[in-house]
Amino acid sequence: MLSSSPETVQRWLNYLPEKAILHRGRHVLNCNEAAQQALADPAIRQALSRCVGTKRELVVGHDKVPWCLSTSAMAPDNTQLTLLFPAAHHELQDLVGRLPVALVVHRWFKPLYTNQAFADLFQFESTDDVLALPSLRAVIGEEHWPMAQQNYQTLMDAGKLDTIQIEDHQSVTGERLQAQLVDFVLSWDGEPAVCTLVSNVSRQQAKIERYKRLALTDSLTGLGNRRRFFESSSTFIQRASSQGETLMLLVLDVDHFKAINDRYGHPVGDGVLKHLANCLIDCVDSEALVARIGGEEFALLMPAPSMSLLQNRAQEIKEQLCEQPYISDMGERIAIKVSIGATRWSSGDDSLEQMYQRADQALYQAKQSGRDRAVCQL
Ligand SMILES: Nc1nc2c(ncn2[C@@H]2O[C@H](COP(=O)(O)OP(=O)(O)OP(=O)(O)O)[C@@H](O)[C@H]2O)c(=O)[nH]1
Repeated sequence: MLSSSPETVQRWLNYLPEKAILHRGRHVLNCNEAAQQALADPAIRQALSRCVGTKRELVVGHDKVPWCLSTSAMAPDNTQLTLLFPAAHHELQDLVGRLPVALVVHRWFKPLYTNQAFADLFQFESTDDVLALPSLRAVIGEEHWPMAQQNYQTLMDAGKLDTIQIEDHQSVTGERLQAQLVDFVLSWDGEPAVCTLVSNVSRQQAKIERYKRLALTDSLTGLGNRRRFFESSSTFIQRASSQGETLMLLVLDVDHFKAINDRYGHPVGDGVLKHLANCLIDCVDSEALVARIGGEEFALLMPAPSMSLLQNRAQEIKEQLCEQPYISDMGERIAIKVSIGATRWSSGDDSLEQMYQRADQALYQAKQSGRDRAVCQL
């Protein structure tokens, strides 16, 4: 055949129904009309240089279409004939099986296909163990199961989910991981099925959580900061109102703190603030929300005693704090005096902002009337 004229070779190639290319490595000698467009794709051209001897090569073209390149050597001068077929199902599986992203194809949670990355992520011995599962329910976990069923229905109706989910999951060996899921519908053996891509985002999530914690924490005392106080207090208030409890808010400010800084130095002032934060935690129960909301200003939100006892409770906290002087590293004994403004959550339409305003006014009154006292404003 190779001794035939170029016209004969061309005609012969054009008889072939597949895309057919005669080449030596990257160097193309001839091709049929069907192959001309494929040859414009650099991925396929590059693959030709690997098509030596008799072999099959799977190539994903630049248009993302996978092709199977089947090459045979033509005696006597080792010219290669490569035929391009649309990649068959099992070849696609082979390609996908080697992808680093974990995926599982399932129909109503019965796994139909998965890859090694999925088996590895959830610590199955092999992909066969995943495929042997009657349902992915055990992998999904009971807490996500109702939402997973709902999402499946949405996927079947709409073809895609508009949300990307990040969920807490467990591997078969019990290891926890944060998984990001992307679902879409594909046709599998002629019937719709769902393909779920799973990425392990545990490390990224841990980082985000750490940054969030840092953004909401006062670095000096380790208490929540002002933002944390206002963010957490809304859930605190909702919980209290749904349980029929009532709440009290205390805003507390150290008296003449500037004088402490001026006399003992800023690091000792810092020590006083840390000491005060610890004392505050000790004198309220674990349910209370305690935060440093400004330089030497703290806020406490907690279940309230009856109206008549509010003043007593605020006074009691003030006295407990003042009973515990701060001893500096140099052994200096520093007495701490504080002023407190207190208020109570009055009714369903009261808000944290209004409460804060009342407590702040009460604190102002405490400062104005001589400091070292607790004033309540209802
Ligand atoms: N050591 C230390 N000092 C701080 C910190 N944040 C704010 N301060 C100081 O706290 C002091 C607050 O001073 P003022 O607002 O005059 O209040 P005060 O001296 O406590 O007076 P009254 O509140 O009126 O009793 C200032 O000197 C600030 O520099 C901090 O993180 N560490």
